[in-house]
Amino acid sequence: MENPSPNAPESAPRRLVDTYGRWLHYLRISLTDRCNLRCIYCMPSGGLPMLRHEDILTLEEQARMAKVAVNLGVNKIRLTGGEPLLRRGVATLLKDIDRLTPRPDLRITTNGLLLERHIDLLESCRVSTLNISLDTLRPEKYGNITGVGQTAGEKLFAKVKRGIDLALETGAFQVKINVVALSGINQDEILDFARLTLKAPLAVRFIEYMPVGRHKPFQPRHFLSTEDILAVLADLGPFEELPTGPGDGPARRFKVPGSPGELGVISALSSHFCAACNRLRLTADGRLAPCLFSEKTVDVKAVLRANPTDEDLAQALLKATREKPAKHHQVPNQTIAAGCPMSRLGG
Ligand SMILES: Nc1nc2c(ncn2[C@@H]2O[C@H](COP(=O)(O)OP(=O)(O)OP(=O)(O)O)[C@@H](O)[C@H]2O)c(=O)[nH]1
Ligand SMILES: C[S@@+](CC[C@H](N)C(=O)[O-])C[C@H]1O[C@@H](n2cnc3c(N)ncnc32)[C@H](O)[C@@H]1O
Ligand code: SF4
Ligand code: SF4
Repeated sequence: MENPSPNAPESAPRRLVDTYGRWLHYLRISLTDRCNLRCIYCMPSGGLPMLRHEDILTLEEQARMAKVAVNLGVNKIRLTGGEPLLRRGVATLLKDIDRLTPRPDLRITTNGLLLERHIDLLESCRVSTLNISLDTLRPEKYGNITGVGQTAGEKLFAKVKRGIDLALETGAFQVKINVVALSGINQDEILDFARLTLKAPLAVRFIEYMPVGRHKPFQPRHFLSTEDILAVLADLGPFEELPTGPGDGPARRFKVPGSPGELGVISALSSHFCAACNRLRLTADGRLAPCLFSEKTVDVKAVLRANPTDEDLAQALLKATREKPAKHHQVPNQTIAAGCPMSRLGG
């Protein structure tokens, strides 16, 4: 679909179509850079310098961006972070997005620690999918991976587990478990994670570790490629690949015949899925990132704070769309990470 020229009649629907003909209809909003964990691949152990309160978009600004994006054809919105459920007043934003017309598919990516507290809210706002990040099934390891130490880790692991069980019990959500696959850290748990799909209706997705955020040197020795992951999964027995549709996420999907759940691999680096990219990102500090690895962003916060019309904001979204690269140029063996910290960007 082509973008109409600026002189097109007001009624002509505009879409975010980039220079390479990709329709961007998926907006990921990072609600906050705050987090209650310090995952080893995401943050330094002491955490990152926090954004100043006034530099983080307000919930009203985030809701307005969601509305303008939906008017430009965005039909899928994911709330992420930092930890999105830590954002004070998150209920207001969820309700505002739930009331949008046309209503986008609303999803959230969370570390699961606050799921118990928020599950009713997420259900009442018709969140369709909960992506829950969990990198180990061993309580004694959780604290090391998430940087909270072993004693706290065991308690927090139990909390995440209760959150996942509750999410499944409600039956209201698609539940996806995101596992960053790391050599020497959780490679030995890949099969245990995969076996969860034999018992429960959830998707377990193994994600390649990515060099994102200059604050955190990339450790190539921990990188596991999709090929490595699939080689481990071969011990599970036969599984079949499932088709993916145009609106689906970046995961290649698999299923052990007869099992209630499914497996996924997200080959963010080794065999990227940029040709089918459909997403824009709004960072916690109000920048539109054309790509996960973008160095160049569009400062929409400045626009939001200059008494803009909706058209001004639409123009910022269109500008970010025009600046979207064809693909990323990261390779698994480099140590330098690019772009904005994951916790501001939202993954
Ligand atoms: N390189 C790259 N990696 C991505 C992109 N989107 C997601 N990922 C990676 O895949 C992980 C999982 O993404 P999620 O936040 O669960 O969302 P998703 O895969 O878009 O979600 P679904 O629509 O539910 O499949 C992210 O944390 C990133 O590590 C992308 O556009 N580019
Ligand atoms: C930045 S977190 C934000 C949401 C929430 N705090 C969580 O962890 O689900 C979003 C996703 O990014 C992933 N992530 C963070 N750093 C990553 C990295 N360097 N490589 C690959 N995935 C990463 C996390 O595992 C998580 O699934
Ligand atoms: S991956 Fe998510 S939970 Fe872990 S430190 Fe980053 S933002 Fe926090
Ligand atoms: S790396 Fe950039 S272009 Fe490629 S899929 Fe991710 S966001 Fe899209």
